[in-house]
Amino acid sequence: MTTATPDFSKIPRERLPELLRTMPKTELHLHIEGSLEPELIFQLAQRNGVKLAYPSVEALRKAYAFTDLQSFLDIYYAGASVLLKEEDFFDMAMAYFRRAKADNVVHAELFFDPQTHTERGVSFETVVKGLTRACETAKRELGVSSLLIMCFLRHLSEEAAFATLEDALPWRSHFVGVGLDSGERGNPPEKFARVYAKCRELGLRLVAHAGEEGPAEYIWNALDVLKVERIDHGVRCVEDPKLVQRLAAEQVPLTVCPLSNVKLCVFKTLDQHNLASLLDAGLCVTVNSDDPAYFGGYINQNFLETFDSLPALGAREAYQLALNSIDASFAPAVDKQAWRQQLAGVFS
Ligand SMILES: Nc1ncnc2[nH]cnc12
Ligand SMILES: [Zn+2]
Repeated sequence: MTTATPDFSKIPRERLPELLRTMPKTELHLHIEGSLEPELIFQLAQRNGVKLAYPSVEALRKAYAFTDLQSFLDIYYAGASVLLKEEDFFDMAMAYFRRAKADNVVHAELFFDPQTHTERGVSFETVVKGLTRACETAKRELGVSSLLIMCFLRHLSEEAAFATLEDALPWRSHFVGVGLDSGERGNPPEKFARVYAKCRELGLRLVAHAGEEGPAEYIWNALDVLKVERIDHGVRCVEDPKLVQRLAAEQVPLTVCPLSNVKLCVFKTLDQHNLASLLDAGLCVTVNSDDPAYFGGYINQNFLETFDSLPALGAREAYQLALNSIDASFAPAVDKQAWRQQLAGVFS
């Protein structure tokens, strides 16, 4: 069944903030470790007897002034050091789900970084059990559905990625797919060609960060070598018109994270962000928060600030972005159809 497109000409611009807040949306690019707020970092540090390098929540928050991806990753991995027990992963994910619910997120696909934890002696089992229990609780108590995507850290070796996959196999039914994150420059997708080939054989869904700090070539190789279904970020695709044509023709979803891009200096300011031109070029763009505790806001904050900064974005684009997020998700078709109807209802 198809859903009728709303008549956008009848929607006054004043309604835009309310529409952005209330429209049903999915979040497809969210690192659960990046939702760890400074207050929770301190709470968990105390609960687990972990010593932090900062004396207070305020001092930690003050350190969130990043110059590039690596400067963020250093502090992000340090923040994750307070996560030791299943309960910690559960509490972290539930805090995210409550925020997501408030932003009318109907479905979220959560990245998690097992290597960040197994390297510190925290077992894969502890991580996956805590997160899974949160996903089940979020569905039951908040009505938010979710899926987990296991990410490989690309600054580590192919061998380490294979070992992680081996660790994960007993928990195969707990995650829907795999992703690739961490420092992009110098760690091209090809480095993980064999790991992704194995994941494909296992029937896992495939995504990868590409074209955040890395060149357009990394996006080509994520598509052609890793055979991913979605590109995380992908904003540097504009440097290659042939690539833009391909992404549009194949409707490859891009999970774009506007506030993240500004915080990590991919764009100087939000009004210089290329999200509106990517949409205008016919690409399947979605809006996401990436690491909301570090980048200044959750998904609705990303929508509100981006629409405030880019005058080309109006009700039509808000609807398209929400629809793209539903279409691009790995959720069951019946759920997607119900969310499309709900979305049309908000805009009618
Ligand atoms: N924006 C990002 N890029 C790459 N790796 C990440 N890990 C967490 N956030 C990330
Ligand atoms: Zn990311």
